[in-house]
Amino acid sequence: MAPFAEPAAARVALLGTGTVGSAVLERLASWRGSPFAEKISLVHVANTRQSASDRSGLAPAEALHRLTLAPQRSSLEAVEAALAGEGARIVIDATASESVAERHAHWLARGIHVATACKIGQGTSLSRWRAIRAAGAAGDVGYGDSATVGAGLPLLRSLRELQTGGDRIHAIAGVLSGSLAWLFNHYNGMRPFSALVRQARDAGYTEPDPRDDLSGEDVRRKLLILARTAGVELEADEVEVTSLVPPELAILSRDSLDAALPALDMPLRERYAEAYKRGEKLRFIARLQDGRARVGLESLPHDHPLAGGAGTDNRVAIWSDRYRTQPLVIQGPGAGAEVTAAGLLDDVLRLSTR
Ligand SMILES: NC(=O)C1=CN([C@@H]2O[C@H](COP(=O)(O)OP(=O)(O)OC[C@H]3O[C@@H](n4cnc5c(N)ncnc54)[C@H](O)[C@@H]3O)[C@@H](O)[C@H]2O)C=CC1
Ligand SMILES: N[C@@H](CC=O)C(=O)O
Repeated sequence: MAPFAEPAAARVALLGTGTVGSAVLERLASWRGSPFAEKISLVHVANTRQSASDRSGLAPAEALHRLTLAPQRSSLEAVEAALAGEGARIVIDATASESVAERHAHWLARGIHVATACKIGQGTSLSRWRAIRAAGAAGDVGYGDSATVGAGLPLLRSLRELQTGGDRIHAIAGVLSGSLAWLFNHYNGMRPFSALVRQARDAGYTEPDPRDDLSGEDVRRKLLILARTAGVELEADEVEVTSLVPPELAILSRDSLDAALPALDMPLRERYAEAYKRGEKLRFIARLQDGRARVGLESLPHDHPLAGGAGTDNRVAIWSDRYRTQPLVIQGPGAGAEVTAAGLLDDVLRLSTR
C-alpha cells in the first residue's frame, strides 16, 4: 500500500431488512456521493429467507430489489465468506434473532466487528454477555451496542465515560422502552389500550412481537445491559419484572395475538383510573440500586423527574460519584427506525476506522 493511500472501505454485511434494517439501507443510500459512503462497502444483505452478496458492493438503494431478483437462500454460514477481502469487516445485526445473537462472539473471535440493535446478545444470559466481552477484548475488534439501549441515545457511552473518569455508578432509573413511553404518553382511558398497541406496532416502535415490550422483557434486557455495563453483573432472573401481559395473551401464537389484544384493555383502564384519581401518571420504569433490579408499571406524581417526556422519549437518571445528589438525566426518542438506524451506523463508522 502507498504510504498515504486511503484505507479500503469497511466491508459490511447487513442482517435483517425489516423496520430497522430497511432504515439502515435508506440512510446508507442517502450518503451516496458523500465521504461517509466511501468508508463503507455493503457486500451482503440478508433476511430470514433470502440473501444477496456482491464483492464489489451492493448499491444500498437497490439492495432490497437485489434480494428479490436473484435470491440465494439465507444462511448465517455464508456471512464470513461474503465479508472476505481487504478492510475492516463488520456485521450489522438488525434482527431479533436468537441464532444471530448466538454468533456475535464467534464473529468477534474471527476478527469481525459487530454492530447490533438486537439486545439478545448482551441482554440475556450472563455467560453470553461474558463471551461477547471476552471475544471483543481478545482480538482487535469492537462491539457496537449504542442502538441496544435508548435506540442510540448516549446512555451506554455515558456510563462508560463516567467509569473511565473514575466514577462508580450508584444507581440508574428511568423509562427505557420507547413503545411503552409512547403508549402511556397517549393513553387517556378513552381509546382502548389495544388500539394504541396496534398503532405503536405499525409505527415500528414495538418489538416484532409486542408482547416482548408489554411483558417487560425488552426492558429487562436493556436494564441488564445497563447494569452489566455499570459493573453489576446480574443474571437475567435477578431482575424482578412485573408484566402487563395477562396469562391468556401470553400463551397465544403470534398469529392469534392481534384479535386477542383487547384482553389488555380492562386492567389498564383500571390502573389508569386509579392513577388519574390521585393526579398521577403511569410510567413503565426500570430501576437499579444496591444490586437490586426491577421493572414494572408505576404511578408517579405529575412533577416526578421520571414522569416527563413526550412521544417515544426514554428518560434515564444516572447517579454516580460526581452526580451524587442531582443525577445526570438523558432524554430523547427511544424507539423508531430512523434513530435506531442512525445509532447503528454511528457504530459502524466508528468500527470502520479501528
Ligand atoms: N424498532 C425499534 O425502534 C428498535 C428496534 N431495535 C431492535 O432492532 C431489531 C430489529 O427490529 P425490527 O426491525 O423492528 O424487526 P423486524 O421484525 O421488522 O425485522 C427483523 C428482520 O430480521 C430478519 N431476520 C430474522 N432472522 C434472521 C436471520 N437468521 N438472518 C438474517 N435475517 C434475519 C427478518 O427476516 C427481518 O427482516 C430488534 O432486535 C429490536 O429489538 C432496537 C432499537 C429500536
Ligand atoms: N421495542 C423497543 C424498541 C427499541 O429498543 C422499545 O419499545 O423501546
